[in-house]
Amino acid sequence: MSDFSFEPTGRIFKERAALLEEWTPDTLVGRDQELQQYHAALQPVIEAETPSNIFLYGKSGVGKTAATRFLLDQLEDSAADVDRVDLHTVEINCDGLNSSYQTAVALVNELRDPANQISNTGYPQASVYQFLFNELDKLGGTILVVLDEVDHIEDNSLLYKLPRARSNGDITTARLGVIGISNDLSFRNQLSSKVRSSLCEKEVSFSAYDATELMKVLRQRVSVAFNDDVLDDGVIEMCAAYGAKDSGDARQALDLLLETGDIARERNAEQVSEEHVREARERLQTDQVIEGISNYSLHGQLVLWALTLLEEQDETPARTRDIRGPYEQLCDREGTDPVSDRAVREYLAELETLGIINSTEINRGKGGGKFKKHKLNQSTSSVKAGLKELIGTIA
Ligand SMILES: Nc1ncnc2c1ncn2[C@@H]1O[C@H](COP(=O)(O)OP(=O)(O)OP(=O)(O)O)[C@@H](O)[C@H]1O
Repeated sequence: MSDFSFEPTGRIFKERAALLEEWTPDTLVGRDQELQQYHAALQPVIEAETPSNIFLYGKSGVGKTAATRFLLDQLEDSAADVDRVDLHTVEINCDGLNSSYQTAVALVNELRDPANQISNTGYPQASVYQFLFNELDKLGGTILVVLDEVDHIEDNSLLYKLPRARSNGDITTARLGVIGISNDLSFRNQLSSKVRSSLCEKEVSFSAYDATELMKVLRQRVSVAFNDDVLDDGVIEMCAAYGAKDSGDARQALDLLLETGDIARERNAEQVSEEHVREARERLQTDQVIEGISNYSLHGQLVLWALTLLEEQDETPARTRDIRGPYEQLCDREGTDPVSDRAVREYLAELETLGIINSTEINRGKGGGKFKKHKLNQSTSSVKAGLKELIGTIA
């Protein structure tokens, strides 16, 4: 048998899928306060009253979508037993739907059967809204429309029209409630006051998870995902502590636990240890750095590449003016004009904030002046992995 043949080991994981994004837990732990408020905001639905429009906000990965799915499932189950309530839910993610127009088209198509879909262009906006109101009225009963990542809609028109559709007489039979979900904390404040007052009738703010809450989230998954007793003491605590410190994001904490298990399996370990958590964290951080660099602006990348070249020649820490030369040469090869010294300094400051480089201020006192010296704060190999596409285009 070659060294690279595959054999199932059953080691470490019982059901690895329980740590993946798409796995939905039956109950939601660690969100008691948020669930209580959200539940209260949905109560009018089961009373057969007009639903409130609800706005959920909080950082990424704090359970807004999970809480929505969980409570709407509960609500649908309960509504099935109440004769006066005929509940329908429609959920769309607005990522990629940048305008009210596109969102309205997506909603119409969600409500229509596949044979009757409308295209993304060619209709006046008013007609698309009319299609939408007709579909909502046709469906009737109580309809909850969930707009996840609602901040991607760049204009306010639909967010003004939809929550007021009933009071404005645009729909007559259906009782409509809109649930808007946003990661962008400034989005609410940027809405016009007219939109805000109707879209945000009830608001539920989701806070970042603390370590205790993340521990609950992780424990719930561990019992499904891992073989019994395979985790050393302290592994869950450590993942939760890192998760709370880094972002309070459950998705990241779950990713860390998954990577930890993968590393243990790669190493043929019997147990998952704290050392595996440390390694997993390093790996994920490197991945994040690489991704951050690859999404960075062209000149930011060119400045970083220039510093990387100096680092490879052992010429760091380097002053901003020493970076200028290699930066200009790279601009020349890329066929672009270099940006000003000031802009280069701004890129360097940004790269420092992102943790990609390290800058130290040197103060030579009177006459000597103040300046900064820069070096990479990440390995040259991970920085170059992030710059790979750019290096490929001009190598
Ligand atoms: N309280 C929780 N219990 C169990 N799993 C959770 C909990 N909170 C979040 N998760 C899981 O973490 C991941 C991210 O959660 P969710 O999608 O709800 O975040 P979000 O606040 O909507 O942020 P985003 O907009 O980035 O998706 C999902 O896989 C979800 O199942």
